[in-house]
Amino acid sequence: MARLSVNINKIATLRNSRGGNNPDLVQVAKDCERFGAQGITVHPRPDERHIRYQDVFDLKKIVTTEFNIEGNCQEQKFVDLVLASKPEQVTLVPDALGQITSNHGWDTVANQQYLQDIIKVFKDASIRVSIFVDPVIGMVEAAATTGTDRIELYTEAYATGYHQNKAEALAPYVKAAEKAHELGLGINAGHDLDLHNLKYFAENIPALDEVSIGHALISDALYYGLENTIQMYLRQLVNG
Ligand SMILES: CC(=O)[C@@H](O)[C@H](O)COP(=O)(O)O
Ligand SMILES: NCC(=O)COP(=O)(O)O
Repeated sequence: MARLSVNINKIATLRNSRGGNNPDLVQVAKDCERFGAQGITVHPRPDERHIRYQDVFDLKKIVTTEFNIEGNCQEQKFVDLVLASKPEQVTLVPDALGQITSNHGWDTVANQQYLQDIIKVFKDASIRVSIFVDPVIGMVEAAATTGTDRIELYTEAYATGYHQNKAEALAPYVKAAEKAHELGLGINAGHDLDLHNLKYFAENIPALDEVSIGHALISDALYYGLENTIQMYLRQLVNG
């Protein structure tokens, strides 16, 4: 069964909107774990518009499940932050400066040497590495030669296509996941996964290791409460 890592960026967005400490990010992370989350994900961005660099150190002290830090490793500040805080997993995302949210995976062919070098930096520090990729066979094949432990499939296209034709939207992900599994890579997935599209994704990708979900989960929590919402997401993963 795939594990659920809750992305708490949006909790930091809410906190930052007033400048105080409400909601308390550290307490929310502890509560997510208490309510069943099997990991905590954060994606610090250079402008610190949601997760601040200090949050990463504060969270590292209290997360007892899996701490996953996502971000742009082309920023030296991000590399230094990850090496200093030593999460269980780092997910490398090719973000451009000022991007509203992540919108593409790595070109693992064009960036092969760069990825090999940077992945070694994290692996030498005993941090598991995952790289964000689109569901394209060539990108998965080239990911396997970078030294990464896992890939994270960028699921925005699946989420967008799901309501029109879910089988068609899923097909490239099934193929990419099969290839990744055959090549010995672990498989994570994330971006715009929600209570509608998660079950179908997880039950058709049996080798799925982990999903990280933030935007929809935190939005659902406004209606259902955080504890119920996390339990609802976990139930979507049961037969996956
Ligand atoms: C890599 C990924 O898909 C998510 O981490 C997403 O980028 C969330 O980041 P924001 O919360 O800044 O949109
Ligand atoms: N890696 C994806 C993630 O952490 C959360 O993405 P989203 O659910 O906020 O779109």
